[in-house]
Amino acid sequence: MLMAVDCGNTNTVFSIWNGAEFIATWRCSTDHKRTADEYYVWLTTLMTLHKMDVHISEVIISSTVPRVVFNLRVLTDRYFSCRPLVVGKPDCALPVAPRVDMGTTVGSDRLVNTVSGFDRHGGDLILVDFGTATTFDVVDQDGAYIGGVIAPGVNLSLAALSSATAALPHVDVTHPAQTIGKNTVACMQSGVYWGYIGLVEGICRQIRAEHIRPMKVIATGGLAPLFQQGTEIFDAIEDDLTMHGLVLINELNKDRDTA
Ligand SMILES: Nc1ncnc2c1ncn2[C@@H]1O[C@H](COP(=O)(O)OP(=O)(O)O)[C@@H](O)[C@H]1O
Ligand SMILES: CC(C)(COP(=O)(O)O)[C@@H](O)C(=O)NCCC(=O)O
Ligand SMILES: [K+]
Repeated sequence: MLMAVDCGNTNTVFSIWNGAEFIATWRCSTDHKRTADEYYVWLTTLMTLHKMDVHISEVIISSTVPRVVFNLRVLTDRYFSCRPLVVGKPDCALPVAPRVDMGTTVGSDRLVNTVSGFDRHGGDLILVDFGTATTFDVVDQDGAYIGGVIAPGVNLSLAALSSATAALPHVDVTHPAQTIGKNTVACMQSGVYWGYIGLVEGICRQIRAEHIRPMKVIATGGLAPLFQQGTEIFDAIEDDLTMHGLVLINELNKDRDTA
């Protein structure tokens, strides 16, 4: 079975696959201090809890936090007796090379999303990922990542707003019924929600104006459904976009090894 690991700056998601069959997914907070033994105890506890007979023989990792990869490599080596495929490393092939400035390191989550989006929708895409950062990945006609946009994430913006001010509390993002807030919390929620709707619509409009062919917009990340309530810009919402890409990249590299 395959264990695909998507490590973002906030959360790390583990997902288990038997070929193309999805088995389970588990999430923990991202912490570079978490050891291989801690991961293993946590994973086996969940497997036992769900009465699962899981035998991991392959591991693929995408991480936006380089320091986390060390302990995930130890986990793979010590407990699953294999070598992980790490997206972004030279030995991990991608279907199409990114076309960006020389020397630029593209976030591995963005490379994985690109592979996944192209497989499902073909080329000319804007992939919006509501993670710690809100990223826009632009996919060309041939499936190449050709750049994009990085904006502060929704929760990061709310955290900055409360931490830099004396009178503003910590609030969660919601879809406010009205734009005009009648109290402090409602005013902040309106600013972030409608501010992000404007940001997403505006950036997609400008990307489309710079691209010669029409483009679809696909959204992913935990907050995507909330933002879909306020805009018509998304052609689809796919919460498994990154995981699907990891499975595809793993298959591609297996085929290469046996070729
Ligand atoms: N379903 C959800 N509802 C509300 N907030 C969410 C949801 N899913 C994720 N978040 C929040 O969105 C932010 C980004 O989360 P995540 O997509 O896991 O980021 P990353 O991939 O960068 O680790 C975090 O602050 C997280 O707590
Ligand atoms: C932009 C990101 C911080 C997004 O990370 P995330 O929100 O998924 O944790 C990550 O993709 C990254 O570190 N990228 C490197 C620079 C780039 O992609 O151009
Ligand atoms: K992400």
